Amino acid sequence: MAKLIVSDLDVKDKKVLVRVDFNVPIKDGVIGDDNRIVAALPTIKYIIENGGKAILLSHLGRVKSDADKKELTLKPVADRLSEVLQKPVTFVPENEGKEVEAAISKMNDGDVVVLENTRFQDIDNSFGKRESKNDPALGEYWASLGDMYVNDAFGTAHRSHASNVGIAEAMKKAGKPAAAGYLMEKEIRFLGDAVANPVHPFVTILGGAKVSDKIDVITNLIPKSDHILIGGGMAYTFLAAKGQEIGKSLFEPDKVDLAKKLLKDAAGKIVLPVDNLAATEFSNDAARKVVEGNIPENMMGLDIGPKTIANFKEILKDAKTVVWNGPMGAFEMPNFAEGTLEVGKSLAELSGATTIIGGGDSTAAAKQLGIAPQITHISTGGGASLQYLEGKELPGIACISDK
Ligand SMILES: Nc1ncnc2c1ncn2[C@@H]1O[C@H](COP(=O)(O)OP(=O)(O)O)[C@@H](O)[C@H]1O
Ligand SMILES: O=C(OP(=O)(O)O)[C@H](O)COP(=O)(O)O
Repeated sequence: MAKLIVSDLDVKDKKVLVRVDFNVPIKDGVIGDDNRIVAALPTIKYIIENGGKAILLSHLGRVKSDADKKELTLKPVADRLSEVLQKPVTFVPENEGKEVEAAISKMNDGDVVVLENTRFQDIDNSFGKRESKNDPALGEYWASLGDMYVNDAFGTAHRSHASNVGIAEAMKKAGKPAAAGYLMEKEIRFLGDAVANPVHPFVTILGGAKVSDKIDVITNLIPKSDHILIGGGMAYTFLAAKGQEIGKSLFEPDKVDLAKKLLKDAAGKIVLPVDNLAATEFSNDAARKVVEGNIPENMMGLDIGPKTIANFKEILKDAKTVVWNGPMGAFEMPNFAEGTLEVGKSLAELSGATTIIGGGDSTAAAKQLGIAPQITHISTGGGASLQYLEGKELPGIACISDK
């Protein structure tokens, strides 16, 4: 059944709670890439240009303790939103309590408020991680702040958290609408079309650091893909599963058995690095060398090596559909960006192919490389786009009201 969309809502004079995914790369308060902020503008503009009040909720990073709060405040994000929106945005340094309620009660039609990082609710409390474990009382509290709810956080749609799913359930229980935003709607349309009847060869490229999150998707991508190229931090758990020494490389011991099973089930579809650029520490200036086979005990793989790059390029040159999530190395450091750069170039050079890049860091890499215009669709979701492409129903979409 069709889902309710923000454009179906009469937002005039209404307090509209909007879950966005403003989980952007950020270091020392400086935003590396504002793609996810810009991507949310159509929904925010629809609300404020039609006389509504937009109250924005988002997470940023993974909050474990109070010490993370300084680096993971949404204040710089609210400031950037104000710049791209070209109007004042009020930032509230809380997401629950009197200060929040007072700020909302002062809003005029057309105003925008950004509440503090929803994952600050994951610290120190009797429930445990209130946001990430979806404490129903928190979803109900946030729902009580508005008249209607819009979920535009596609990048978070594979999570079932209080600020996306809990709030939607509470809204519906209170007889209020929970709609999808324009970005959510666009992502579903593009990704759905791309894989409805994909042209083969279909190549999936996986990398990045969220290994335990993303390794599970491979099971369902095996039948769809002709080749699965694995680089970045994802590769080392597979290499370890094959019995290779991986030194200090990123490694998920809990996923070794799964990696072994995937290698067996994939019938040669999984292509792993044959060489790596290894370094003594996670630093651009660390001593580094290309290593074939075993990685020395005191080193970690931080990029794929030249032979692997050549292997991946050879496979990619005939691809007709490519889905890429996760950089091939720690590309933020120029000395370890080559693999990501070369794979990105291969995608940009393909003619007549459908190319999809997903994920915050992968998108940042594509923009940094200047290849974004040559890519068919840049998705704001990494894990979310992979799970959607796998054919899974995402909780952040399932919770939206039917029309
Ligand atoms: N070999 C590696 N070792 C450690 N970290 C890596 C490695 N390769 C890539 N990364 C890191 O992975 C991060 C991106 O991973 P991830 O969040 O899974 O991707 P995305 O945001 O595109 O979904 C980057 O910060 C990058 O530095
Ligand atoms: O950046 C995100 O996911 P992604 O890195 O898979 O694109 C989303 O904002 C979800 O963040 P999370 O993986 O900390 O739940």
